[in-house]
Amino acid sequence: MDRVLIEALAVETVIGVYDWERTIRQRLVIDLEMATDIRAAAAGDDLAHTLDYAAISARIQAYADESRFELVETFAERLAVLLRTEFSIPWLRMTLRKPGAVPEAAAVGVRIERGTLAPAMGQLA
Ligand SMILES: Nc1nc2c(c(=O)[nH]1)N=C([C@H](O)[C@@H](O)CO)CN2
Repeated sequence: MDRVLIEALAVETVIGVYDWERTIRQRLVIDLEMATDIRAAAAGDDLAHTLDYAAISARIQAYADESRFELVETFAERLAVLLRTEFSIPWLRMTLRKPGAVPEAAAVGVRIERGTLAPAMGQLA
């Protein structure tokens, strides 16, 4: 199955469990793989037939601007639901990193996969 990609999208949001984290904005870095069949878009050279990575990136930025979660898990889970609903994404894999949260690590975070490839595969028939 084809994938539309967004890699290393940096956003600023209120995120963290500690008191000091509730008063600042911190950077999260998001990688996103989204299943879709790109052949119709390619055949017609038409953005309307694929997942618009610019529109999706803008939606993620808006979501981060408004979010105030404690856990990266909550940020990721709710974002996955939102994106799948608003953009009709049958399957996605999201990696969300919080650089600097553990100084000894390059980054920490979560990776989730949601949905099924079956509906996207069905588009091939
Ligand atoms: N699995 C998680 N562990 C931790 C999280 C989290 O969101 N998920 N958050 C923190 C703190 O907010 C930390 O990032 C502050 O440096 C600790 N562990």
